[in-house]
Amino acid sequence: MSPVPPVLAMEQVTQAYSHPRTALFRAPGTFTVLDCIDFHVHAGEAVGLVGESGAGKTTLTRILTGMEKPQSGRVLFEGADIWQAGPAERARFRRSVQMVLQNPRSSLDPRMKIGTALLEPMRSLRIDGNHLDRLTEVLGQVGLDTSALERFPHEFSGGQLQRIAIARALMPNPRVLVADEPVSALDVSIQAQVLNLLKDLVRDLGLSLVFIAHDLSVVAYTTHRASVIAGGRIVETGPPVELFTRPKAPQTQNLVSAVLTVNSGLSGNAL
Ligand SMILES: Nc1ncnc2c1ncn2[C@@H]1O[C@H](COP(=O)(O)OP(=O)(O)OP(=O)(O)O)[C@@H](O)[C@H]1O
Repeated sequence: MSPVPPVLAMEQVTQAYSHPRTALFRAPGTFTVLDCIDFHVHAGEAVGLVGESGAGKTTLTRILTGMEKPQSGRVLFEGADIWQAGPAERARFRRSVQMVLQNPRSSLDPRMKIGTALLEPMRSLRIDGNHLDRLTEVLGQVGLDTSALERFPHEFSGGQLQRIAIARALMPNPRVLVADEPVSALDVSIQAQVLNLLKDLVRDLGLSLVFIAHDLSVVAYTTHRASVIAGGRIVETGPPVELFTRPKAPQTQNLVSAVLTVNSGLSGNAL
């Protein structure tokens, strides 16, 4: 029997731009943002991708979710290349891989009631039917009730809005959630609630989670396995506890000391 392929993967992905977006006065030349990247997530697995600003995390996310085509390499959904897929397979990929973004205030339209916002993916993905039962189900999965449906985004706290953004991502019944810095815009006091919700969804629904962040501690808390990206390359992969306790690559060591510095700063303030 052949082994089950990862639900979502990239193989040998390279992406280069003519010059970095930030370099206003630099002469044009090729700038490699991702360099021969292999990355995958299995069904029911939570995988982290951690790296400093500019490491290539957003570019990798855009390619993994099919928003951007890589210059070379392949993106595979259930073992099939998404850029070679026919319309039906492509539609299944688009339904099955959903994103949660950093800032729920900017990802939800302030003029749109929550009920309408939650139905938006069903409309854009052309999933027909009466979705009332689904609305009740996903709100329950994120710990909210149906009274949210008639309200507007400004009536909710940041943590509740991120729950709503997660509910919206769950509406099409995806297999994979790709969460790009999902707690970095939230108060520290409510970050753990959203991290726990993501962990519960992986455990209870068998979802796969790709968790992208610059903070190794939140990735370690949420995932089974994590990769460190730096300068467009994966420099280390392993169980998060290993990365924390025995970081090998210098870039991983920097991420560990960044966490330690923040924590000692916080405890210093508390004294
Ligand atoms: N479309 C583009 N054209 C040119 N350069 C780009 C483009 N997209 C990204 N870059 C550059 O590629 C590098 C990696 O960017 P990317 O946004 O993927 O990193 P990141 O790890 O997500 O950083 P951050 O955490 O700050 O968002 C940066 O130097 C960025 O300026």
